[in-house]
Amino acid sequence: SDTCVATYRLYDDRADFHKKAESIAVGLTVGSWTDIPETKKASMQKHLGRVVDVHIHESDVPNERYADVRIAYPDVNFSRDIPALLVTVFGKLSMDGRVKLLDLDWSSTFQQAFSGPKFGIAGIREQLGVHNRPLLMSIFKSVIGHDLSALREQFYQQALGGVDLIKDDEILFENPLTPIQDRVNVCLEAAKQVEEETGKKLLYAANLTGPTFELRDQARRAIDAGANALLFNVLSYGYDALHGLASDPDISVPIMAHPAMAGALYPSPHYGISARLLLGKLLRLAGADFVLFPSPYGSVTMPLEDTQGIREACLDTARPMKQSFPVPSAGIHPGLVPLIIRDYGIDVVVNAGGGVHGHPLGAAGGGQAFVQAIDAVLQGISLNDYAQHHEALHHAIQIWGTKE
Ligand SMILES: CCCC(=O)/C(O)=C/OP(=O)(O)O
Ligand SMILES: [Mg+2]
Repeated sequence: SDTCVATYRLYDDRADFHKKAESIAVGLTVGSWTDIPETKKASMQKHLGRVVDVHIHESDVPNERYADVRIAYPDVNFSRDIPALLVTVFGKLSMDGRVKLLDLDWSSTFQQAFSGPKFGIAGIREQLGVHNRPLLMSIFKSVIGHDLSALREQFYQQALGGVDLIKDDEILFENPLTPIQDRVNVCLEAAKQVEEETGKKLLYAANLTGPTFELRDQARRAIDAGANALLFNVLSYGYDALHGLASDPDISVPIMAHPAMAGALYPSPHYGISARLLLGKLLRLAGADFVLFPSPYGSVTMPLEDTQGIREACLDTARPMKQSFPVPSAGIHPGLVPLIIRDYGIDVVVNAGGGVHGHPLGAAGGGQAFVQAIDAVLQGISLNDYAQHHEALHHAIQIWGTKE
């Protein structure tokens, strides 16, 4: 019968890992096999968790040993939604000592309940008319306390720089000065103005916030005002909130998943959930068109190996759903573009706030510097050489240097 196979890493200096695995498989499914009357055992069999395998390792930390354990949970035990899946495989267990959930391999039956990203990489590229290069996104900085005209001007300057997307910072919530429908209205007016001047299309990801049970109406309000993308702080709401938005036919715009709060879950080797599963597989399953995560070389960093796990999960063609755009973020400046393209290829969004607004020629200059850096890398020209004849990039390198 269909199952979801969970991979855990269990740490224990003395435990019998085989016994521990067995107790998890039974404890998180039928409770306790020995207490079940013989007459009931046959009917309970289909609910019984099963240990698939146990691989024991000596850790490179002295006197620490761990085991990678795979356990199969029958689909019949949980409903076709992410909360049920997570509580089944890592509800109580997440609080039971040093155990980290590394991966979930759910059944195709379970997968059928999810349509994944509505647009995906191909759909977003189609919308923007941008192919064969990374996308470029800038972030409002700062964003709190500004009125509509200030946000409009900041948006306009970012758009002049040639970015493909502009996003709210994730800390912008509903407020009397710039309610989402008004913010969308003025920013898309500015976008139209820039498109008339430069021919450049762009998406504006307005931050969808407010009480969970009002999100759908809030999203529709933003879309009625012209929103063509939404930013969403998924982990503070939950995967199912994202799934509800992404699977709603009336919410007909790409959704960008911000990783806010993820640092409470993925960094520890001994606890939590792997970055690949937390920010890659589960966000794509829930319907994120874009997945933001800390890059390995910015201001807030994530190990390259973890970011590559997220990227693989976003792009995995074995999964029957559209791909999510990986968006390595935080502390990104034009000098890092060679590393980003080296590590993530061109199906990536180069995303920057300070690296755009901190440019001596302003946000427009910052955007231009990134456009020039991307052009240089795709032409195989070093940034320093390209900067000889490209002023915006020259200024960026003067301030932030390059890593090639
Ligand atoms: C990982 C998320 C990064 C983020 O939210 C953000 O605002 C980055 O801004 P900069 O570091 O590029 O200024
Ligand atoms: Mg931010």
